[in-house]
Amino acid sequence: MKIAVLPGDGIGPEIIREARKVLEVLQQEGLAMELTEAPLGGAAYDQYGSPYPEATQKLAREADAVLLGAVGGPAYDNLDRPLRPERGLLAIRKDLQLFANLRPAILYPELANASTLKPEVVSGLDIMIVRELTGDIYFGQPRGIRTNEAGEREGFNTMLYAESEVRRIAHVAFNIAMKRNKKLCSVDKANVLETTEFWKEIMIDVAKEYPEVTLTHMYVDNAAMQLVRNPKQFDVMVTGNIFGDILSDEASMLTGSIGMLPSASLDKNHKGLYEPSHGSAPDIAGKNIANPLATILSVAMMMRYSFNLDAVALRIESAVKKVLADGLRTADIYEEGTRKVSCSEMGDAVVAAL
Ligand SMILES: NC(=O)C1=CN([C@@H]2O[C@H](COP(=O)(O)OP(=O)(O)OC[C@H]3O[C@@H](n4cnc5c(N)ncnc54)[C@H](O)[C@@H]3O)[C@@H](O)[C@H]2O)C=CC1
Ligand SMILES: CC(C)CC(=O)C(=O)O
Ligand SMILES: [Mg+2]
Repeated sequence: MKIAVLPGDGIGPEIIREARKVLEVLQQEGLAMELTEAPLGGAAYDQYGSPYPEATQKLAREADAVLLGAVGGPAYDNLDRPLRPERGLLAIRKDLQLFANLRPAILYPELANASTLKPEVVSGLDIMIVRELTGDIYFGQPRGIRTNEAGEREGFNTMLYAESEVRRIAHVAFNIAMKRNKKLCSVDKANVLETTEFWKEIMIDVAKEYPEVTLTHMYVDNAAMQLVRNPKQFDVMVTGNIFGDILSDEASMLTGSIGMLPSASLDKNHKGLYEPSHGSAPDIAGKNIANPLATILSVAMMMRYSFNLDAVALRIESAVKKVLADGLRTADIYEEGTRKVSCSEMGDAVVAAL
């Protein structure tokens, strides 16, 4: 197994260091793995003048799976847009055709009090958010900032989905729903946006192939509200790139912290990129206090989705459960009566619990 490791920026290198420890234990036990690092985002701009340089492209394309930290930071916010770290992230997703982003929001029982919501609202939570990742307003052309005919400057983006793009993500979501509780909620803004009215039409059509799945529809503004009012009404949610980006950050707080939410971004053959759902957290970078669990849980998703090693995935997830049951907490999930640990101590504890 060839794994490309892209630490990125901010807390990226810190959380990746901990996730690597887990991979290295598996390697020492005999799982054949080749781990190779390359820069992405700001780190790549610094080294090569491009956020997704050729060396990283080659490594990522040849790898069986990619492990990513996060990209971005204030030092890069004034660069020309094509040079910014976030463009590097969009570019690798598009280049590898990673159209299906799975973001599981699961509440570990030990963290019921870490959530800002009442324990009874979140206990037992287990939602899978399926976010389309290579289309929508993040990629639609034209885009830019221009001066209009009246001489006023304006910014513009294009929200766009082709039928094939909606169909393939619909099939991913229905198949996941089939393996779970057979409830799929498609989130749109069909009352206002033609793009998502079209999305809804295709979802309804694909649903005919999955008669066992109950398909419902919800406007995104209501979905944002329902996620905090009664999140357990959801089983699988499917939505476009921008709505999924926003709703998954919201859902992460149901699990206690954004530092707990892993993700898998898959192509049609389950070649995948695995990364936490959060960003590079410049406010806490370099302090060894970030929560590495979302990244470690992303390694578990890699084992499950790219390598079909379900037992290894379960073992990593059980190790995470054990350290939480033992009362270890990074600052973001700390509460009285538990033991506050650093990012590296958390990584070491997971390794010890494997
Ligand atoms: N996938 C990626 O690489 C993403 C990159 N970004 C980039 O990251 C930078 C910062 O963006 P923000 O909007 O601040 O989002 P962010 O997710 O980096 O941080 C939001 C808040 O959550 C906290 N946080 C995030 N991850 C954490 C962790 N593992 N442990 C503890 N606390 C954690 C941060 O300290 C911050 O207070 C920007 O440059 C943005 O463009 C943002 C989102 C995703
Ligand atoms: C830079 C963004 C497109 C990344 C992001 O916020 C995400 O994928 O969650
Ligand atoms: Mg996001």
